[in-house]
Formats: sequence, C-alpha cells, structure tokens
Amino acid sequence: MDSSSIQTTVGDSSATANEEEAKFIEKNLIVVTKPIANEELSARFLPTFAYVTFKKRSPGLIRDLVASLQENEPEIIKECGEYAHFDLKRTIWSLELLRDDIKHNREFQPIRVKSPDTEHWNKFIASLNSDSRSWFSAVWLHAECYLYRRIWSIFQRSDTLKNFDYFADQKIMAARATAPQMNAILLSTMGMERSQENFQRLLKLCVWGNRCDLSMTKKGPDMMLLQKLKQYDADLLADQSADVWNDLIEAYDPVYVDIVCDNAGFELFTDLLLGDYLIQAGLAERVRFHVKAIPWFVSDVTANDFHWMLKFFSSSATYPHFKSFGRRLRGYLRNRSFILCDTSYFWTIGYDCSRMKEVLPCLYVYMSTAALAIFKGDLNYRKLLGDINYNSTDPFSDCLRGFLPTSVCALRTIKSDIYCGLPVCTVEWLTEEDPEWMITGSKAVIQIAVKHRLSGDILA
Ligand SMILES: O=P(O)(O)OC[C@@]1(O)O[C@H](CO)[C@@H](O)[C@@H]1O
Repeated sequence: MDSSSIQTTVGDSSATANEEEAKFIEKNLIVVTKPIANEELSARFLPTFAYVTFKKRSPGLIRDLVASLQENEPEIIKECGEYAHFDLKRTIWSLELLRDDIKHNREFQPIRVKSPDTEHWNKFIASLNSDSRSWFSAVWLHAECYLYRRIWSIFQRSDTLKNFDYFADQKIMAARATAPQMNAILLSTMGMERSQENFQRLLKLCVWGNRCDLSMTKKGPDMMLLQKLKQYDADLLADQSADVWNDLIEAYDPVYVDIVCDNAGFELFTDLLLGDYLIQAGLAERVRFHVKAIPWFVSDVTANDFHWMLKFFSSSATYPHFKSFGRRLRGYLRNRSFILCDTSYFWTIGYDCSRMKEVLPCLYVYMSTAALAIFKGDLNYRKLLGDINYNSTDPFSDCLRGFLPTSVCALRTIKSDIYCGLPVCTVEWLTEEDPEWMITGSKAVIQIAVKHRLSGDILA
C-alpha cells in the first residue's frame, strides 16, 4: 500500500462548509484512511482522488455541462431542430437531479432508457453488493463509469438530442489548438525507418500524448515533445518499451496490433502516427482501433471523432503534410490496414477487463487474434487493474488477474492513485516531494504482460 495524501479539503475554507463536510463524512460512513493493499479504490476513503472526484469534480463537470448547454442553445437548435429547445430544458433538469444524487450519495438507479447496453448495465448494477452501490460506497471505477452512462441516458431520452455529442465542441477545439504541435511532430517523424529505437520513440510519444485529457489537465502537449523525449525518460517510472519491441518482432504473421484508444485530439494523433509507423515499417499487417460507443470521460474517442480526425488531416488547407497523412490514413481504412472496430459496450460499462472473458467472450476472442493489445491512458489502466489498490511493486502481469487475450501493453500517464510494477519506494519518494504528483499526468509508465505464443487460453 502506498501513502498519498491527496488534499481532500474540497469545499471553501469557511467553518460552515467544514461543518457540512464533517456531517457528510459521518452520515455516509466515509473512512479517514486510505484503502488497504488489494482493496478497491472508492470515494468512501477520504484521502483519495475518488473522494475528490465525487465531492467536487463530478458535480463541477455537470455544472459546466449545463452551462455549456445553456450557452450553446442556438447552435444546438440549429444542429438538432427547434424542438431541442424543450428537450434541453428537460435534459438540464435531469442533469441537475443527477448532480443532486451525487451530492446526497444516493443509490444507483437502473438505467431506464432502452439502448443496446441497457440490459447489460442493469445486470451490472444488480450484481453490485448493496453496500457498494452508491456514489461514495461503490468501487470508483464502477461509480465513475455509471456517471458518464447516466449522463448519456439523459440525452438518449430526447428525440432531438439522442445523437448529440455534448463533449464534441471541447474535443474539436482541443484538436484544432494542437495542430501546430501535430504538424511539428509529423514533419520530424516522416519516413522513419524500421528500427527498435524509432519504435520506442513512437511508443514514448504515444504515452506522453495521453497527458492531454479534457477531464483533467487542460494543458496542451509540449511543442518540442519529440525533441525532448530523452528528457522525459526521467519521468517514465517504468519503461518496458524494449520488451514491447522484442515481443512484437517475435509475433507470427499476420501481425495484428490492437489499440484501445483513450482521448481524441492530440492523443489520437499519436495513436494514428504509431499505427502508420507499424504499417509502413512492416511491423504489423493490420492495426485495429477500439473506440467508445458513447461520449465518455469528456475527451474519449468515439467513431465520429475518429472520422473527424482523418477528415481534419485530409482536408487541411494550412498544413500540406496533414493532407498526405490524412489521405494515407484513409487509404489504410480502405485497404483494411487500419480497422475501426465495431464499437463494443464493454469499453463503456463498469466491468473491469478481468471480467471480459465471462461477460463478452467474443471481444476477448477477437482481441486474442492480435499479437499485441495496447491500452492507452489512465482510465483503461484502472479498467485493467479493476481499481484495486495493489502494492506499487506488484508485477503488472499479476495485476491483470487472468486478462491476457494476447500480450497486453499499457501506455499510461499517471492521473489517479493506483500503481503497480514500480521500483520499490518510488511512490513514497514522489509523494514526499509532491502529495498530488499522481493526479497531474507528470509521470508515466510503459508496461507489458507478455502472452507466450504457444500458451493455450481456456475461455472458461
Ligand atoms: O483515461 P485518461 O483520459 O488518461 O484519464 C481519465 C481520467 O481523467 O479520469 C479519471 C478521473 O476522473 C482518471 O482515471 C483519470 O484522471
């Protein structure tokens, strides 16, 4: 177990606010210590990012979402039709009710709006123990996934807004704002030859691309990111990029590489750049991208975001190399060197990856046809680890608890307080320097759990 004392004074410093929080802590059985080793993270533990998330961040996210709906009503009506004016009123009212549910730590309600995953979600909610089925008692991963699914179901209820991506504006603005950085990196990586060194450079570019996510750090990527990769190595707390290379070049043809995407914008650009390199360098015959079926954690990639990105490049009037890059990527989709996988509800449900075999065996089997599955970002890392508070030195492969459809690689900037596979005392030393280091994205890991080719895999 590693000590991190995330500041949890979430309200203002007034005496009343502190009194109210003290009453909330007592009423909701909030524990003033951290979870013990191998216990799941949850907002029931006061000194955790989970507690800050539901006490402050999630109510703030809903408040900001309501404000953006009110501000952008004219544009939304233009996009979704006149009647959206009425649907927006009810949507905003429902979002306020959701915000109130969180603030009062109410029990999770079944999803009532019919969608392809409604039944799976309600089965998931019903499977939770009654003492772990509210915002401040549930496993953090379960509660946070439920939050974004509840938001989506509120929009699903209205005819005019059910196809509206309420995070799209932020994702598009962020992508456009990082065009200069993307262009600089595209120019510096053109025509890179096949080599271990270049592969590792692109893997590191990909992991640092994860620093930009709109639910957390609003900052954009470093303009000189590629030139500074060597400097950034000091912030890589685990670097198994050489092991990833060695595993990939041992793979049998046809080599497929799966990328379980995280954020749109700059991070998706780095994923596409890695995919382009894998194809160009003959390291893979096919790169398959897994994206989200619904708007997720503000900046996660949906299929619409993926297609928007390719169009953003291929239709660029500002950056000539964007055009050729975008055209090449579109060519990959046409000749199936790139596959944009059918969206699976697994990536937007509360189950962690160790349950995939049982709840969605077809996805597990599909991923097992890849030589390597790369999981991008912090949320996917939490999904791999099941939000379990492992000892920071526990081996990454042990923490997957049997999830190994193929070799699994994690490219994660650290934005939450779980870790594994780190050198002894790393977390303690970093926490001594900065108690909040783990929620800044300033450190990262590249880790791999190798699936030995000849090992069989019994789904049962
Ligand atoms: O997956 P990403 O984009 O790297 O990060 C997702 C995230 O922003 O959301 C959660 C906090 O709300 C954390 O898992 C993490 O900080």
